[in-house]
Amino acid sequence: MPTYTLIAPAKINLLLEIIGDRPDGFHELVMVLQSIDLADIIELKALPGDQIQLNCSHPDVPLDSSNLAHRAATLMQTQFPDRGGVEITIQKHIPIGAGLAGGSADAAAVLVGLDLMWNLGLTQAELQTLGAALGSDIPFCVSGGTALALGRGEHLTPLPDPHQLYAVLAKYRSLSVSTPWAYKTYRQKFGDTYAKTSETQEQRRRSGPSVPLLTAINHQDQEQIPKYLYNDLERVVLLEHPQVLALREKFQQLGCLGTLMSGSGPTVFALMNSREEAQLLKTQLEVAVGDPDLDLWVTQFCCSGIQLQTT
Ligand SMILES: C[C@@](CO)(OP(=O)(O)O)[C@H](O)COP(=O)(O)OP(=O)(O)OC[C@H]1O[C@@H](n2ccc(N)nc2=O)[C@H](O)[C@@H]1O
Ligand SMILES: Nc1ncnc2c1ncn2[C@@H]1O[C@H](COP(=O)(O)OP(=O)(O)O)[C@@H](O)[C@H]1O
Repeated sequence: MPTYTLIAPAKINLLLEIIGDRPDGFHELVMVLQSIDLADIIELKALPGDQIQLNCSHPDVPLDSSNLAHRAATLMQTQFPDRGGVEITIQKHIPIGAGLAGGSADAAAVLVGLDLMWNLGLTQAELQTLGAALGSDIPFCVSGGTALALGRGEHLTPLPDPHQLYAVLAKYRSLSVSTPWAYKTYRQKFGDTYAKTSETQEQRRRSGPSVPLLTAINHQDQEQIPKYLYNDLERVVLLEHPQVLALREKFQQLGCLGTLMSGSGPTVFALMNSREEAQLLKTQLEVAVGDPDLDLWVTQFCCSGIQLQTT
């Protein structure tokens, strides 16, 4: 029986604007999502019966049915019965609860991998529809690259890839942020500012901070892109976690093209033009903060979602 090994890249949010409430209780969003080359590696092996067995290199990742990769396998078995079981092994490189969609990337890899293993011939759009039932970021993780994401994050339009940019990531190892908490707190604080009707929501989408960012991306203008980074969730997460705000300020002081918190945080990233500059910034931040709890990565923008690893 062959083993399928998949590369599951993390994402950063170049933009996250909260427009209003949705009838399903989620938030109506405008996001610009970008894949980066920090990735989990997912190995799939066929098992007899309908067993789903999960292994993970990181002790804090749940191995039961609360794991998104496990949930993706269950969903595939429900949709395509009698195809068999699967052993899923996750080599975790994406930090957990970091705003980098690690769990979503793992789930997307299981969807793509089981489609291959079971020879189902599903289209990317069909895999994304399955993924949307499990989590808002999963459809993007399937296709990756650079995309505009609307709705609760599942309506995707591919964008030109600003592939020359590098992102230095900074995250305190012991700090994670719960996505439901971030959205709930945002609603409590700013719910009265939400656009209420579909007309006002559309108006806000057309006049908000995504407009200059999308113009810069569509013109492949690498100088302008970092100037228009934007994330509404910073308004709650940076207030709750001043040490994350301090990281963002430090990046700014040291000099970068632009800096932002990704998703619901607490990872903060800074954009640079070359690997050498990014490496230097990483070293400077490490020295300036001097905290062994701080993890840092140099990553590059990448143009793909889930990929089969060829040996
Ligand atoms: C914030 C973002 C930005 O990319 O990513 P992360 O920081 O989690 O990586 C996403 O919006 C997170 O997407 P994802 O992590 O897939 O969230 P889901 O599992 O679908 O939802 C988790 C919870 O977040 C809230 N939620 C999520 C998406 C959305 N459009 N509105 C919401 O209100 C809901 O409370 C939901 O129960
Ligand atoms: N495959 C997985 N990898 C990591 N975390 C997972 C996974 N499946 C479920 N989780 C749970 O989801 C939570 C959020 O994880 P993650 O996807 O890494 O963060 P974020 O939503 O901030 O991008 C974690 O606290 C963890 O308990």
